[in-house]
Amino acid sequence: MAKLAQFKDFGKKIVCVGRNYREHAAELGNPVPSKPILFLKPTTAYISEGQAIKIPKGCTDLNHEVELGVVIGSRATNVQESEAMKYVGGYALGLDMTARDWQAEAKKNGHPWSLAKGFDTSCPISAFIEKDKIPNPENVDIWLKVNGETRQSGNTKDMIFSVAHLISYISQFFTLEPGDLLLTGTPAGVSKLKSGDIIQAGLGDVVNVQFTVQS
Ligand SMILES: CC(=O)CC(=O)C(=O)O
Ligand SMILES: [Mg+2]
Repeated sequence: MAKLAQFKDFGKKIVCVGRNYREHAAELGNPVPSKPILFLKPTTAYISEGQAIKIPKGCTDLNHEVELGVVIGSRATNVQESEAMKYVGGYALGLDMTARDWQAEAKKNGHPWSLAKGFDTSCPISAFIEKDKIPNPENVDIWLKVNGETRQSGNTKDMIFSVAHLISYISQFFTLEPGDLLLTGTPAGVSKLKSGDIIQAGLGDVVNVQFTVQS
């Protein structure tokens, strides 16, 4: 296993999991999946603290989705679930910013979610979190506030598919590389944002971030 330090500059492909919490699937009227639902964001979606989340032109319903991010530590192809955690290099807090109006339109027409999920600034991310700071990724409080008001408050124990299962499943179809980010899905409480809103989000007391929304 390569040294963790090299992953402080993570920022490779972004693999996202949808509907990994029952209550979030329910709040959007979606069925609970029997296998992971996957989509990708381009690397141009990343922003870090100090950069603003931009409401994409024409979007009328920008939503926040706070998620546990897993940073891949070594190349993973077709790995067994029992071995999968060895491929974790560390963690990050990620926001899967979503143009919900565009996503609804895409869903209605059977189109992909790339625009709704992959626009510039759609992946605000914390600094890299060393792997040993999160000894059990299946039991981490995850929360998000907008202008000081709690909107999302969950725990990763409620994920339908575990981190190990996700890595194993994804790696059957495409290779995960060092520096890739896996966003593991959002708990319930997603809501609409407007220009000027201040988002604060965190993973337990391990990390917290703040981002401003701009039109
Ligand atoms: C309905 C969604 O946007 C799926 C998703 O991204 C999630 O985190 O769940
Ligand atoms: Mg999401």
